Amino acid sequence: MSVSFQSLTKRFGADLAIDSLDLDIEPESFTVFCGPPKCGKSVLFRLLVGLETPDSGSIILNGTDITRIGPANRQVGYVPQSFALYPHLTVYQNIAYPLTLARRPKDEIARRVDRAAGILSITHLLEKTPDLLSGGEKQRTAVARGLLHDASVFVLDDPLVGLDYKLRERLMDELKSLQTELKATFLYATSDSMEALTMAERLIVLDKGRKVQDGSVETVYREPDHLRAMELIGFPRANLIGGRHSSGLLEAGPFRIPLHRDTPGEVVIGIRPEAIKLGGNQGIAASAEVRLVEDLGSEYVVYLDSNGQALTAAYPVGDSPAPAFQSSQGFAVEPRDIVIFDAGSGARIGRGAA
Ligand SMILES: Nc1ncnc2c1ncn2[C@@H]1O[C@H](COP(=O)(O)OP(=O)(O)OP(=O)(O)O)[C@@H](O)[C@H]1O
Repeated sequence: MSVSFQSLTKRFGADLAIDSLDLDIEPESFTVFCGPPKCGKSVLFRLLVGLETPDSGSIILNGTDITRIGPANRQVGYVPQSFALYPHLTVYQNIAYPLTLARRPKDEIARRVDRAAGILSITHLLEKTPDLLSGGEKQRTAVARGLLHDASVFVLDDPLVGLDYKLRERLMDELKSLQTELKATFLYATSDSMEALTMAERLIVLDKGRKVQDGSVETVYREPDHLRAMELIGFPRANLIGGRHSSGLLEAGPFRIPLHRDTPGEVVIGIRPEAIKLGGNQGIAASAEVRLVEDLGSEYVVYLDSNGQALTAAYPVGDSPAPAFQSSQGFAVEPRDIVIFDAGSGARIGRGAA
């Protein structure tokens, strides 16, 4: 099923939670939404599920306007960010709930609950009540329940937040396979860069209720259109440094960048950790003290202090040995690897060089 949001707007008092959002989502696709806290992810999902009513605009599901249809008749599967399990029901009954409501045959319910419980590794908990579960087990029960709706559109609001890394990694794979198998349309919100990069076929970056970038993971990573896209996507996180541009010179932290631009103003520059070349001399050069070196197995992450400005550099293990703690290091950044954003709007202005 396709999903379209047309000029969708939702206010809470004077706050614009969703601001004139236009978006068309293809059937059977996996779209990831990410953004800083309070960017509007949960409100957007609640609007789609029918738990909030928009102030204006429409929501179209497979060509049908569902904006005024109640949640029970929308057939959108939902894993909410904060979930509540029915305390008097077992894990089995909690997971089965949407299918029991839909009066599905008992053997079908049993088959589908077993499958969902297997994916989420909670088969051994099926007869327990929620008071006997850990927080992570409750969360996995809620995810299983959300996936058991009779629906072709599923909305998952940060479903893996807080789970341990190994489990998250496995569940990311399982959710992707399930989406392909169900031939369903998945809308998935996450605040985690790794999840966004791993799972998204299409990545939508939201900021203050607006869509500030929409594209493939590759595009959002390489060509961030907005400060938020650069800030949120990528690990280790990009270096973001506030600065000012006037009279053809941009000054930000240790960087002085000649810039042919007429309008002076406040800017933020973004530099990916891998663009800081330790020992390099191509481009804009400076020096820094090494504060910490982390060996992540495949890469070194080096935390630097350049004249009071904290910087993170990263490079593959094997390229050159890790620098010594507290040593002084020269480094360089190619101007084209410096992305410049307007500090007020967050919009991209350009790069340090064409
Ligand atoms: N019921 C409500 N009443 C008033 N304001 C609300 C309500 N629900 C959401 N908001 C506001 O709408 C904005 C968007 O909230 P939303 O919950 O969608 O953020 P989010 O992107 O999901 O953030 P997080 O990742 O922190 O959950 C926030 O400013 C929030 O305070």
